[in-house]
Amino acid sequence: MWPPVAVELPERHEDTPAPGTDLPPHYAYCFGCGDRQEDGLHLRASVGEGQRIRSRFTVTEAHQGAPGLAHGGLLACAFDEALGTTVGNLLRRPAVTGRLETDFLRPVPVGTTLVIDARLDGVAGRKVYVSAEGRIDAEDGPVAVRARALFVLVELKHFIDNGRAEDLRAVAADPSLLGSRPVELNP
Ligand SMILES: CCCCCCCC/C=C\CCCCCCCC(=O)SCCNC(=O)CCNC(=O)[C@H](O)C(C)(C)COP(=O)(O)OP(=O)(O)OC[C@H]1O[C@@H](n2cnc3c(N)ncnc32)[C@H](O)[C@@H]1OP(=O)(O)O
Repeated sequence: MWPPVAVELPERHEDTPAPGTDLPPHYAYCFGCGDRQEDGLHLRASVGEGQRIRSRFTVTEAHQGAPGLAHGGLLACAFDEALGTTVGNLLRRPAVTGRLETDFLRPVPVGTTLVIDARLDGVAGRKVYVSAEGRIDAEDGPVAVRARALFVLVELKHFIDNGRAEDLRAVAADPSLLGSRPVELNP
């Protein structure tokens, strides 16, 4: 059963941009979306209709597991990012991945662009349920990967208490590293 518990489906946050709007990377050094990670996934997300966020991820030579094929762990990473950005942008609250499950249905060759459609399935207290499917090269292409996840809402303190001090200092000195997120990080 999914979600596995009774949930509510909140309206998307009033600050969520209009459908079709491209979303900025949430952190410049994020392996999933950051511009400053040369071999990162460089996932790009945009707001969909209702409770949906669409992301795109192009598999490069740096992402291989077998010759010419994407590594499954990196595909899971792409879904972690796509699902996390769905939670973050629709609820506008910080959350971390508690559980992530993936079904790999087809191999994903280097050069493929995975079109990942993620949706918020519901919220139960601090638990947020999301799911996604990734299609090969087009929004109606064959499904290659399905994923679903539990994210847990946390306070900003989670990142301040657990993050490495030098990285937190870098963000405090240059808040633009955090995309458009208006946070005060001054431990
Ligand atoms: C101002 C904000 C504006 C926002 C703007 C938006 C912009 C875009 C935003 C953002 C994009 C972000 C994209 C990021 C994508 C990548 C995300 C990652 O990769 S995150 C890194 C990997 N994950 C971790 O490092 C977590 C490590 N784990 C923990 O820190 C803790 O275990 C934590 C916080 C998950 C839970 O710990 P506890 O002590 O706070 O809470 P407890 O009570 O244990 O759990 C709460 C509930 O969740 C369930 N739960 C927790 N883990 C579970 C699991 N694995 N399976 C099932 N249930 C689980 C528990 O059973 C509990 O449920 P019951 O409330 O009692 O019903």
